[in-house]
Amino acid sequence: MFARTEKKVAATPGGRPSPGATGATGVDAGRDGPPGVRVGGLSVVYRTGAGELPAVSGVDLELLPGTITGVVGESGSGKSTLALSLLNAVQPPGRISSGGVEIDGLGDVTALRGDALRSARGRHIGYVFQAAQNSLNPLKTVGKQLLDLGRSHGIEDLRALVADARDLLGRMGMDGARVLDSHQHELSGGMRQRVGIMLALVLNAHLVVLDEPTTALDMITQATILRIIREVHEERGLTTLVITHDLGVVAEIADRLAVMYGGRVVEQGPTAEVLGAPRHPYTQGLIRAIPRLVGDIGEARALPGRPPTLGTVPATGCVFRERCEWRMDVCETEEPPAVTRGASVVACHAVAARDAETDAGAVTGRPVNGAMTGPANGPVNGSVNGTGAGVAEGTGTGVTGGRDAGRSAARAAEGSGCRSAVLDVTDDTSSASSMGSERAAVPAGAGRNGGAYGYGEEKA
Ligand SMILES: Nc1ncnc2c1ncn2[C@@H]1O[C@H](COP(=O)(O)OP(=O)(O)OP(=O)(O)O)[C@@H](O)[C@H]1O
Repeated sequence: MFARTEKKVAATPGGRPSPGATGATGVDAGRDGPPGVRVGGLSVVYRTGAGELPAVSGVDLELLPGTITGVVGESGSGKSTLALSLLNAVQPPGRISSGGVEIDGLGDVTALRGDALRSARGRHIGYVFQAAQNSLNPLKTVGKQLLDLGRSHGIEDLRALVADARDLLGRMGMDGARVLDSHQHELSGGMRQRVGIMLALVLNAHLVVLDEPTTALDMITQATILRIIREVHEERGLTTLVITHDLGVVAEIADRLAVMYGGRVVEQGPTAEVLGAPRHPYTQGLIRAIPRLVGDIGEARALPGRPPTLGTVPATGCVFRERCEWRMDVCETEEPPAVTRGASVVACHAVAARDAETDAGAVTGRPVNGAMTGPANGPVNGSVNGTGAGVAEGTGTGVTGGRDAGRSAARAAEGSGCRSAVLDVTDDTSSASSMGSERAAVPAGAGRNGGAYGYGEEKA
């Protein structure tokens, strides 16, 4: 993958001390290192004509200090709502209805208000919102907006801030000085996207939330940006959350992966494990929907059906059952349990049944029938009635696995055919990924170290 900095450097590229000490910005970051984040029982509802409906339901997710966690899922699965919750930035008609987000050094951010919340955002939690390329103020230069940001967070050394911003922009392939002198309309969408990433990183926050950081970018620029994000993540000792539709992005960058569906986390674990040996039928479906770099592009099989909307998420039982080949009777009525196997957690009745059977087989020594390697393998021991399947309330926290755990993710992804994918999975097989087929034109093996992308770092 990327050439990685093994040791954290003592100073940021712009000469500002790394976080954890009092920086040139003059504010003590007050942290010893990257923070851990624990999302516990988080539910978020939006008020609609039909009442308050859940967009995120009972999500448990831990971001381990110093790791990059990717969150993937189809449109509407609740990824952005989850990201906003980490900043306590869910706006009406939405509200966090239960649960919390505990961030080391900050406490439960969902309880923060006023100045404490303003200071946390930007300074402790850097973020790039979706469509960041449209969020700049059209009336001010980027540099002026940078200074406003610095002043609003009490940064003392604004020169160092500007130097750091220039450096970050330079590393992302732009003329930093020129960009800082530019207004939004003088920059392309991709340039604005990179400005958004710079603004998320420049305050030296230790927790960074990036919502679709590379959607507006061409493939080559995307590779560059992912490399920069990874480098800065390591140099500055960050804990990073990346929200994306693109399995290729998480394969490239994330140590750990959470898969969302219908407001639940249905599978989570080390990226290599989740992509290399997906257990939840939804994760398997997403991976199967990706066109391969080699072989018949028609092998990609779109998931049948569509993801639920706020109004169609089932109130009881498994939210994925309508699209699932492993559906069982219990999926109609009960939330699937979170099943931990190794470092991964899966919420699925069928997987739980299968695991229980395997365990029983291990105890009694009796063989276990029919490995559940995928929906195509059919029911497990007749316990699956073939009419539906499982997803559950996202439970399962504290999954272990250090920052190296995901380094082989790209290789694992490659093994599973996950070269790249935009997860707008619909009945329309051709929609599995136009980007994917574009990438598929690149010769196999052109990726770096078996990376998820078919383009080389040297081009980035
Ligand atoms: N302001 C809002 N008012 C009402 N419903 C909303 C609002 N924002 C989001 N939703 C609904 O909440 C659900 C989750 O949306 P969210 O944007 O979090 O999903 P997502 O996975 O990030 O989707 P995308 O990838 O398209 O951004 C969706 O059904 C969406 O329609």
